[in-house]
Amino acid sequence: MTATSWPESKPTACLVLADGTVIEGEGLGATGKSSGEVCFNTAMTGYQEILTDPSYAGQIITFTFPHIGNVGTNDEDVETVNMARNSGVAGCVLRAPITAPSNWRAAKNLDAWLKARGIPGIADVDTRALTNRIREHGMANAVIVHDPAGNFDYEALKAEAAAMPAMDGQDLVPGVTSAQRYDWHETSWKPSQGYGHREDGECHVVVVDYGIKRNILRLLTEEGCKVTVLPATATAEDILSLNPDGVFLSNGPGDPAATGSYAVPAIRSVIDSGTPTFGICLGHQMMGLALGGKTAKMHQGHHGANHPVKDKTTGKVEIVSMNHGFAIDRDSLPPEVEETHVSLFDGSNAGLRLKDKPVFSVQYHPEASPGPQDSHYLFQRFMNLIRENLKARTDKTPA
Ligand SMILES: NC(=O)CC[C@H](N)C(=O)O
Repeated sequence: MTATSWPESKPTACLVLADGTVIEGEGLGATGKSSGEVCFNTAMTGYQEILTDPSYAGQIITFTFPHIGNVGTNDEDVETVNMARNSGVAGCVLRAPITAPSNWRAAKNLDAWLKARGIPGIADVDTRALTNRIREHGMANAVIVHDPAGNFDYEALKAEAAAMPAMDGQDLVPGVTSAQRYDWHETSWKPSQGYGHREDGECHVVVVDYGIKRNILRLLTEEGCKVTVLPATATAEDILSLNPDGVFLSNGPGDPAATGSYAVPAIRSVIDSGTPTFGICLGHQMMGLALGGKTAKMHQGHHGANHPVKDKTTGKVEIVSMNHGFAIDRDSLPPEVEETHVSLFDGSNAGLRLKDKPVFSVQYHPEASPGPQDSHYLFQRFMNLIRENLKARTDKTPA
């Protein structure tokens, strides 16, 4: 796609915020209208993985990094399990128009890729000003329209944006979870080999899919787990009847408290069963709810690949990938829960564990994709819990 010389030309896209702010720019990706909560992501790499992360369902992503599209897209850096399915991302906002890709892995221009997945976008936006606005006033609901003819009814769009429901209270998991149970066999990507494959494992882990990313499944398999994935509506009985050695609770979109009506009772019973359990992001938040804690909407949220987090159990600082708009209120957690990780940006809770059970979770994304790999150790921590638990079970079995 060649860049048009906006602002001399007529705008072909607009972003209309709930407070009536109108931002005009150059349309890209799919044509048409979409709506969502506008957040900003500060990652400098990995836009394709971000745009395919189902945790972003119902959100319009503003990229603060200006060079989006420069390495094109490919068929490998997709995080949705169903590769062809849009993750639910409602749109994207870019500083600069998309230029021709320059990368040996590029298979398709980002503009064409967005079009094929039905995601509209807008470029030539002052993303720094928009980010400052979100930092001051919080994440706003907005309508995004891409119309090559540039016909926008701003009054109608303002009314539509103002009438949108808030992200609080929305259960968006049904739109992204898998419809049925499946097994997972893909392992991590290695240079000149691509993704690997594993048939069997040292232990069996049941994953509950609230909108899982492929790289979580790959890292579990890579560590030696045989992985079975269940839909989000799986009951504790569905999960425990598979006799898992470990249970994993995935990331996902929307408000954890709204999703909690069906997921939290299941998680509570899994915890009570004593099965080693690990949760990430939405899984972490719902783990907190199952343990009696509370979650709350954040002002601007955390979305990026450069967030410092401290592991309080080791004193080490890791640089992590983050993507959340809700957080656990640490003061609401009961005494049997220990806070294990904390965000060094704003001091919010970033991890927990149960003192008397093999159960832990983190608010961030240790699988990265995109982002630094500092936190991969958490997958080994999970494996160690599983191994210790299996050993304790064998030791107790009479000879
Ligand atoms: N990445 C996630 O799992 C996000 C969790 C939740 N939807 C939030 O925004 O806080």
